[in-house]
Amino acid sequence: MAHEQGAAAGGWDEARPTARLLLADGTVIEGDGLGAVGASAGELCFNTAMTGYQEILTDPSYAGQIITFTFPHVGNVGVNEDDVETVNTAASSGVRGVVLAADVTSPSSWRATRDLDHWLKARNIVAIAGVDTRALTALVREKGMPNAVIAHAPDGRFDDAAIKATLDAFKGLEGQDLVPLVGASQRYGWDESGWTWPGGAQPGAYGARPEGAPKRVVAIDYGLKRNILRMLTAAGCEVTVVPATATAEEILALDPDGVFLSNGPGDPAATGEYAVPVIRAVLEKKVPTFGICLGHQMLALAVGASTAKMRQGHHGANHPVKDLSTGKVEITSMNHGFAVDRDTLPASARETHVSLFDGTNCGIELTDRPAFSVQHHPEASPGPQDSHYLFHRFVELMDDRRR
Ligand SMILES: NC(=O)CC[C@H](N)C(=O)O
Repeated sequence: MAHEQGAAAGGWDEARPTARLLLADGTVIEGDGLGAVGASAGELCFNTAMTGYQEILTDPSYAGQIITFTFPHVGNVGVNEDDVETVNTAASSGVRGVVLAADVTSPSSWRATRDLDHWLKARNIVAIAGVDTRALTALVREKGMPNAVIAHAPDGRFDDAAIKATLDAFKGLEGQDLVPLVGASQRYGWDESGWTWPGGAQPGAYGARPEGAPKRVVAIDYGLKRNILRMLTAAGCEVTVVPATATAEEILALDPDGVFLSNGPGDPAATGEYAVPVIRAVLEKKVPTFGICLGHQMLALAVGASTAKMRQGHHGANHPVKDLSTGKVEITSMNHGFAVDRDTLPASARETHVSLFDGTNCGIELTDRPAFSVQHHPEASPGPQDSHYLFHRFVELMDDRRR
């Protein structure tokens, strides 16, 4: 923001700021543009993780959001082909913009295949650097996550009316079902090499499964992260991914040992309108069910609880969560802006995890069905691995049912 407005009336002016961040309350912050050129609107949140910017930027749950990184140096290790969480490559990453403190330097890592600036351009993500992200974060903490727009104009000339129109056209995340933007549209199988094939497991193809055979998991894709698939596979599951619009009949015809409800973007209540009946039908059949983040919110909605918008949300890789069954505290990775309202949980849902930052609900377990879910991201990508045990808990539930 150390820019002087350029005096020259025409042509390129080095002194002009090349990007602007406009908040809904009219605040304008100037900086250096990078990534895609143009204007892009979303809800502005902040993420406190010190590592894993590429996984964060490819997490489909960020659809409709602009991420402010509180860690000042982002981009130093460039980007690579591996640290990508998006599975559905046909869809965009979802993230609507990036706000950085320091300008991005040349990548310094043997793993880098590209620099962040060009990668953001290729993914059509607009970004602004040179911003006082501490002040911006303080503002979000105080006032909540505002709607915002980032405009990047390399010549420093901005169309104020167009920027304002972009901001006004963004209606905020409440009431928005963003799953269709990022979720799979076809059923597919996935294996640990990252290979996908259309269709996945075919109904009845395996017949009776012997003791010790991999658990057949059907994952409902609301905006699934790749590392969840890796973790499920590593825990001994064979995963078939189905679109969020798959019917309960389609899912149950695959004869799953377990159903997984994925993370995903947007307002859970909006997605719940079509997801809840499907989840209820799965629960009715007592199929072991595990949900993460949006999947957690979906499970809660399916048993009649409600979700509410949070003021600043939880986005980071150091969030302490208490497992109420064991008393243990796990440090977790988080990315959510809505939370399950514990006061609306029915008697058949027991609260299992709470956030030690603000006491919000972070997990439930049903007492009359083999189903549980957590608000945080046990796949830890990026983030600590304390919650990996939850994948084994899911496998144990499936083992119990087979017995
Ligand atoms: N990571 C997620 O699944 C996010 C869930 C939901 N979109 C929220 O913001 O609360």
